Amino acid sequence: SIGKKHKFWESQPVGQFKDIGDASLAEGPIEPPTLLSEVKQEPYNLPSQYEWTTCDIDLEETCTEVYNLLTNNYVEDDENMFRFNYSKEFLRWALRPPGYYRSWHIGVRAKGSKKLVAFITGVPARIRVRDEVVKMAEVNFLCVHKKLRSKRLAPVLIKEVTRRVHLENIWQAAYTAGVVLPTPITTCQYWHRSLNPKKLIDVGFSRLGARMTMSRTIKLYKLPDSPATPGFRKMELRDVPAVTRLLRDYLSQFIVAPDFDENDVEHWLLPAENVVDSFLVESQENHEITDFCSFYTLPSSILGNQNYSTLKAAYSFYNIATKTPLLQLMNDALIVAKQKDFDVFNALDVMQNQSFLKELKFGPGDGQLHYYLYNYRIRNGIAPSELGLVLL
Ligand SMILES: CCCCCCCCCCCCCC(=O)CSCCNC(=O)CCNC(=O)[C@H](O)C(C)(C)COP(=O)(O)OP(=O)(O)OC[C@H]1O[C@@H](n2cnc3c(N)ncnc32)[C@H](O)[C@@H]1OP(=O)(O)O
Ligand SMILES: CN(C)Cc1n[nH]c2ccc(-c3ccc(F)cc3OCCn3ccnc3)cc12
Repeated sequence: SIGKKHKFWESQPVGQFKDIGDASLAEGPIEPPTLLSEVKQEPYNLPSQYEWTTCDIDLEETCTEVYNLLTNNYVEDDENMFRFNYSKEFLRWALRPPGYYRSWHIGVRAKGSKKLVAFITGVPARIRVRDEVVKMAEVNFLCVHKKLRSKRLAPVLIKEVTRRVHLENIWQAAYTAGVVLPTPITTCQYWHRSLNPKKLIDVGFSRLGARMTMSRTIKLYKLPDSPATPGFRKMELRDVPAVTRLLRDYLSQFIVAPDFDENDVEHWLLPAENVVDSFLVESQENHEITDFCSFYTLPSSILGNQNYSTLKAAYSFYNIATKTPLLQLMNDALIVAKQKDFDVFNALDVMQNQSFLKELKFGPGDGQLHYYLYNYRIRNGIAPSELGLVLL
């Protein structure tokens, strides 16, 4: 109807633009939980030629279908030059954390061809908001095939994942998007640190600076061959208890942050080839673990370039500096990312990242990433530096 800019989102229990600044609205859940018997038992209606499917990503062929749908139809940059290319092993990691529900890996197939044409996922997470730890779903990988866009399929996918999350007695969610929706709890800038400037310029990701030559640019971004910090090493299984303690302490300073336990740390932060890398600093004298850094592997397909098909990107994940200066720790992260042949190292301006971005020669990206909570109001929102949550 008239004046409704977000017909779907204005019907949802999310902060509404019209409510911004209304101090009378309490922080916390917007709607109370309903009785499980009152949750809609059957799936939402799809247009008649489509059907719901649960995607069992442990099955090689199903994981391949999901991979192919996302590879061809998922998020592109504003200039449609790059598209995220999450790998199959990354998807298995992202979608099977401790306590995951297979029923939250939701697909839509065309009835005739059985082709997978849409997807949306949730994974369970405990998210602390100030002093409250809330069971939430982290919703991600919302994707509708390019040929089925602008048919209002997304609201149906969102309502269906909401219904399935409700069936597990969970009433809140966290998600991010590059688009503005009602209503961000914070808006982050993303930054890029060139590791392979020649390739980044060749593919149009970066441009040669004014009064800069290629050789001068290569020199500008050159890094040492190995990390500077004594005791800097790869994280191992035996480090999980110490890293968990370090991480829980560190994240307690932020208003919104995951409430990770040892099982979560083992899943999300133990190194997994081509998925996630994590390093720590073990003090030489007392073998205490004093610092930690991590990044995940998310390549982007390069659309329409003769010489290159993939941009190898590392994304800053969780970093903790208690003894080593954060600047030095992150420079060591850049060094190991370059050693692993990444082309670029990306970071959001969340947590304490703003303290190293410019000094380590990150350049600002061309867009923003907005963070959202579903059915949970945070009065006035928060600053990116008050946010301790990184979603994949
Ligand atoms: C208690 C549990 C709760 C769980 C649920 C929590 C909430 C989870 C929410 C999901 C979180 C996902 C997080 C995530 O995955 C990370 S953000 C990445 C989303 N995916 C992509 O960008 C891939 C490429 N694009 C597409 O596949 C389509 O364009 C999509 C599917 C994005 C929209 O398909 P479409 O064919 O282009 O559009 P219609 O079907 O005609 O629908 C239009 C309506 O969709 C609203 N829309 C557009 N983009 C959105 C987005 N990224 N989030 C939420 N809503 C989005 C839009 O505002 C409009 O609603 P409005 O009229 O009210 O404005
Ligand atoms: C977070 N997760 C939900 C995926 C997701 N969805 N929507 C997005 C919009 C921006 C970023 C993002 C986050 C950090 C970053 F350093 C660069 C980014 O996008 C660059 C532009 N781009 C898009 C595709 N290829 C390149 C991620 C996402």
